[in-house]
Amino acid sequence: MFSVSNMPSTTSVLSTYTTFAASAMLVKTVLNEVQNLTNQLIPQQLREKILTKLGDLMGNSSSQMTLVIDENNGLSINEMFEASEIYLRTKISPSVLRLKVSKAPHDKTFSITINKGEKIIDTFEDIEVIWQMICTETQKTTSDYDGYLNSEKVERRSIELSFHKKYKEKVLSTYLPCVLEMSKTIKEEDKVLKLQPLGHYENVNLDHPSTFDTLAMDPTLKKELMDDLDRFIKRRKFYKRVGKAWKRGYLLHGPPGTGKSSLIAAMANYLKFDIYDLELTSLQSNSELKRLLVSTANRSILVIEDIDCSSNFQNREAGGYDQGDSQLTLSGLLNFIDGLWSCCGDERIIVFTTNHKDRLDPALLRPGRMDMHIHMSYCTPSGFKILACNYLGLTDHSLFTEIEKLITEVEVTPAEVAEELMKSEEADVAVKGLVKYLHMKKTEHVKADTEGEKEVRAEDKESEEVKVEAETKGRKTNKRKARRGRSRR
Ligand SMILES: Nc1ncnc2c1ncn2[C@@H]1O[C@H](COP(=O)(O)OP(=O)(O)OP(=O)(O)O)[C@@H](O)[C@H]1O
Ligand SMILES: [Mg+2]
Repeated sequence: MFSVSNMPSTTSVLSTYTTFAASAMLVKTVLNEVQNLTNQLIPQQLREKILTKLGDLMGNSSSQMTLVIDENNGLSINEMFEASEIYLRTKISPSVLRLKVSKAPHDKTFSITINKGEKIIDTFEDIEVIWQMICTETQKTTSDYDGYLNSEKVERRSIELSFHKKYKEKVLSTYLPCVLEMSKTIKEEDKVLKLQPLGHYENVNLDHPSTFDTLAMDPTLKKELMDDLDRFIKRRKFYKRVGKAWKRGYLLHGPPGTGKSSLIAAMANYLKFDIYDLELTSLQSNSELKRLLVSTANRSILVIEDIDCSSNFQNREAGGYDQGDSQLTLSGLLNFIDGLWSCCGDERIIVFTTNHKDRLDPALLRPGRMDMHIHMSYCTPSGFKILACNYLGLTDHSLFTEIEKLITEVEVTPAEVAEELMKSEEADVAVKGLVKYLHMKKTEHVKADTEGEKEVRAEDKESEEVKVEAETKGRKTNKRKARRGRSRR
């Protein structure tokens, strides 16, 4: 586009035009020749590919198409415009420098939208789309009661959505419905959050110092997990090709104090992702859950801790039937994560933690649900070394051999070891304290074992007696049955 500010004289325009027309003819002939030559030399398929690529490189407008979403549709408002505007609020990147802030009289908070001219790039199943807010001012002439003509400026807003034309079908059939659905949920959520300003999850500001370096964990497992995360981040194209949503689920299980929460913080620090800690117990329904889930940002980790303790989940699931959106169900959560949430979000990680894997709903353990099950267990000698280095800066000590031996003999959590090591700033004192603690645990363990054995033996004896009794009863019952059977005959 260009604007004309100075009109040249008619003759100069004519002569410029003649020169221009002659050059255009020449360019056309050369182009025809080049085309003939390429047609002979390059196969058609390759030719098409080259031309598309060249078109892309030169910003060829013919490879791009644009959908225009006007604010008004005749007299009524265009719902698609409203939906796009709401959706775009969640996509504002730090690079957008001009934003529009507004607040209606009855609103509690203000809303932020993109300003005219601003562009937002969004990706959806690996398709890049560009949104742009367009504002045009037109002069509107109206006449008042006295017949005087008044002229006023009218602003017309529209949102343009541009993408490669080969994605037209996909954008119309999947992306736009998704935008509509997302905006609906965000709108509802705004209402809910106004009613319940406490919300149900915390977007934890990540200042947790845990990193993979400070985490005491089986080194092979740690490496495996880090590789898995790296692969996940790199594989945007792969996920698209195989038609999978770009998300990954991890189930962390193990006793309390083995570092499940610390591992989540380490993952977030490693990937520079946000953490959303979802508090399920305060949620009432699937629709509430959906509203919260769509408001989580991309590149985030959604954490649901102690999934086995979410009694409201388990009990309702036990019913075995789907109660729709009015209740909170595990299947509701899983379906939502698999469906809408992943179609509109990118780079999502979901982590469930539990102390009792055996108590989990089988739906969660099914292959493909959680991509990786990670067992966080008691402290190992290598784990101890990491903790000693982390807490005391110690890489070796005369007591290390004894500690390492003790650690293999007793079940001690990294949290317990860490606590002992923190008891003194003097490495020597702390290490000795740990040895004492481990010995104490070992003695307790042996004692518990002996008592346990006694109990088991007593239980065995008892159950033996019960068994004998049951067998006797069984025999008696069988005899009775047999008698009854005989008398019936
Ligand atoms: N594997 C570990 N590596 C380093 N520090 C650990 C580890 N496990 C526990 N800790 C220390 O113990 C504290 C408690 O651990 P954390 O909260 O991560 O355990 P958890 O497995 O999430 O326990 P819970 O099941 O009770 O939630 C941490 O803040 C950390 O200081
Ligand atoms: Mg925890």
